[in-house]
Amino acid sequence: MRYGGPGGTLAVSGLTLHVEKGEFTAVVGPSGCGKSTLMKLVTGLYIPQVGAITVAGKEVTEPVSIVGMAFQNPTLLPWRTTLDNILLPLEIVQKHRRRLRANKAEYVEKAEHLLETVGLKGFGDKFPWQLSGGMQQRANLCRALIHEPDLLMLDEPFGALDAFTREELWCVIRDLHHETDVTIQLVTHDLREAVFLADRIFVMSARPGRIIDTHAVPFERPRDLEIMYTPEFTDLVHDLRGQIAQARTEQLEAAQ
Ligand SMILES: Nc1ncnc2c1ncn2[C@@H]1O[C@H](COP(=O)(O)OP(=O)(O)OP(=O)(O)O)[C@@H](O)[C@H]1O
Repeated sequence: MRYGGPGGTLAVSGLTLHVEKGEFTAVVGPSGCGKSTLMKLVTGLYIPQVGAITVAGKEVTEPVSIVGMAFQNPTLLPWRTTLDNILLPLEIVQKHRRRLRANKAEYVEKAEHLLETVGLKGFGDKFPWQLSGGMQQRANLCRALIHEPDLLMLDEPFGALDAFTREELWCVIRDLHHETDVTIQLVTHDLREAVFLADRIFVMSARPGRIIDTHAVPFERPRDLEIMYTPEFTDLVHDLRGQIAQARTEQLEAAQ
């Protein structure tokens, strides 16, 4: 995938990965290696010049409707209440639009249930500017989930949060994955987050990004936050850190 025409930035090249239905995978790699590009390719926001992406057996040629997305910047619309922001994807995705019109109460109830799940019970009628950054992130997550996506793409969704809120939301995502058969792909710079949440972790090279290693995470589910204080957990985080540091060094050396 190259941005900006033939002379533009080659973001990812020779990037191949396969994810099973229901799997929770994470993607880590040096800054600027093409992680977000990968997410945009999978969701159909960009179409690659070379190669193909298949989601649920279908080649991606346009934005994929079975996907829920949550990115680092919540971008909630300031003139809509939190509840109306959460309902927004239903107004956009064709197959839900009619159902929403016919049975709004059912969807409102669902949105309120999601708000409760993420600890925002009673905040549906607040506007985004009346919520803290962490609360906006939680609402953002509800918006990604309202249409019950089969595939949830999370691009640094907890990046801007304090450590405690982040851990709380890790548990929300962990439980969501446990209770449903949603496939989740997470892009993160936080290696502990990747190891705590994922079944498999893909490590990307520096730009143009490709997969240089895949780690199976050996810890049983359901996982408790305490697992982060075990030597096995630390070892895996350490290995990942080493690989990313090396990819960064190689990139710096190549640039000299
Ligand atoms: N819309 C765009 N137009 C031009 N270049 C872009 C565009 N989006 C990304 N790039 C470039 O493509 C490369 C990969 O960007 P991308 O955002 O995918 O990386 P990333 O691994 O997600 O970065 P980070 O870890 O810093 O968030 C970067 O060099 C970036 O500058």
